[in-house]
Amino acid sequence: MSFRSTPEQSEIISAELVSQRIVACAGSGKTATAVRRVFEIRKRLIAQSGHVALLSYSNTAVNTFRKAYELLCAESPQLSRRVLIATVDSFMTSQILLPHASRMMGCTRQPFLVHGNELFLKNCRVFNGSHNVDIEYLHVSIDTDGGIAFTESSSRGRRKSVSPIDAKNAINKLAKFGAYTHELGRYWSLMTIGKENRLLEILARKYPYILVDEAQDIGSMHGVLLSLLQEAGSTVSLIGDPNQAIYEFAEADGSYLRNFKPPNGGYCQNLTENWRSVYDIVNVANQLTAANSKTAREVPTRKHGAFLIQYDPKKLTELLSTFSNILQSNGYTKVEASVICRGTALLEKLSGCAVDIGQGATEKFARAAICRDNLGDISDAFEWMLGGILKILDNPEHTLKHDILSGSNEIIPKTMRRLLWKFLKNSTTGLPHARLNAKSVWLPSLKKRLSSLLNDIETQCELSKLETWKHNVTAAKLNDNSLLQDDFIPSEMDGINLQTVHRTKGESIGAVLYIANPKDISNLLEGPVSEEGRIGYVAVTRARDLLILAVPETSYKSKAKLLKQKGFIDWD
Ligand SMILES: Nc1ncnc2c1ncn2[C@@H]1O[C@H](COP(=O)(O)OP(=O)(O)OP(=O)(O)O)[C@@H](O)[C@H]1O
Repeated sequence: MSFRSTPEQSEIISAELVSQRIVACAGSGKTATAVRRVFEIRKRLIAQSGHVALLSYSNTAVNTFRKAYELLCAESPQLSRRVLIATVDSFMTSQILLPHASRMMGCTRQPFLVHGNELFLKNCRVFNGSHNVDIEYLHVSIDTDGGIAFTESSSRGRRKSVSPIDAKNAINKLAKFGAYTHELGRYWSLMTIGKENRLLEILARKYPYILVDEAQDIGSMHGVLLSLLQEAGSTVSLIGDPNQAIYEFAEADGSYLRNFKPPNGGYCQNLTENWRSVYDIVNVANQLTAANSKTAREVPTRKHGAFLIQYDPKKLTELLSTFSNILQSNGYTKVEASVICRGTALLEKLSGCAVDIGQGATEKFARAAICRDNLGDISDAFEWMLGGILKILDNPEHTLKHDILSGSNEIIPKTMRRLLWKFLKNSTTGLPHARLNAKSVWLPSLKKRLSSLLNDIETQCELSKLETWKHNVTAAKLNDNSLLQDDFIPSEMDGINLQTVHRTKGESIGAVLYIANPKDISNLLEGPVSEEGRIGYVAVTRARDLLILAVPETSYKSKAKLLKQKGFIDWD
């Protein structure tokens, strides 16, 4: 459908150049509105030399914005190109961290990102009051009094606070190498900009207008950055949906957006028309959030709406077959359908991944084989492979992983890339196929072939293998089934996407099967009051025409009535 802005959207696009807080319902055209607003601002800033920044929270969103903005610019070739479209993190990294933070970090090189399994990180572990934990688990946030709080998340699901002295000890050790984790990139950016007023002023002058999309994902560190820029003179606007704040683990619960007060003549506005979903799905979303969004969609001729089906968690294959039949008999193609679920464990099960896939380096090689042979995801497979290899090399350069992944043209990373790709691409001479018997065939072939790969690495890259490398490639947590569960997924499912709810954020999907467990159902029914409830809301609002909520048989009796009150009906 071609885009003609609605009165609500037009008002935002053509407003004066003031700060705006736009709270928008799902499917309300935030992307189209934000990109047109930036285009409009760029036109009006013609006499000024500053840039307009459009910031978001995922590379997918950034790519979508860039394409949409290019299309708009095609109509105005004379328009200034001074627009930066980036993620909030890459804005921080490119504008503050890389060019300026080495001064604060006390390092002599440009800072570089570590990924978590570089061996030198062992020297930078954090003491959490009882033992040392890896620095990748260290989190930094700004508490309500504006102080810096340090926590660590090495025990799943529980954040433990870390004393500032212990945290800073580890952070500073890492900084001396010039290294930072994702979290610490934000920390060093804020430390730098907080100390160097002049830099802040320059940035605010360079970016007089900043629009942040997906603003419900602004966490405390990003919030401080935006507030500082605003105080220094940038006009900051936010657009987002607090009901879709699903990154609470990253300190983002939607509160920055909810509490944002546009200064100096700025104003708040809502976008309330859903262009994505049919009436029945918008109705469910409204019931869950006590909202009153309208649907702008035409009524499709094929069967559509929000339905319930029951399933037996022990018979997931049957559920997938049922969904596939529903699609086929109601005019839905496979490419417009997705099966989604909350957690990666269920997703792995659905994608045919076995439960036991080894540990340590073995697990990394196993995941590489699964990504390549089952999910067809060669770039993820490469990262897993590299992770495995780094575990069996003897003290490689701490920047090696970064250099390999960032496409460095230096001889060692370049040669490593070539050797690893060759190993990954050929399952007969390189990484063995995931369908082989794991313990008796896959692992022995892997070890034999790794041995010759490691020899090549030693001769061509001058990197030694660990003498005891075979101790890291063991059969622990591996059985003799294949790494993939044979015949788990019915063949008619081929071509239908399987993804976690988090992965679907921002997407529009023709037909969705949301496989929920009892807890997911309770959370969904409670509404967007908790992160888990918001995850349910995101799942529901991805569907364009058909939403099927799969409810475990054991929960159906107690939950069906409540779900029907929210607008679901039984699939007949
Ligand atoms: N005025 C409009 N005219 C026609 N189509 C529109 C209009 N506004 C939005 N749309 C369409 O609605 C769909 C949903 O828009 P978009 O993906 O931008 O929503 P969103 O607000 O980002 O949703 P969410 O936050 O739920 O991901 C897109 O296909 C978009 O082109």
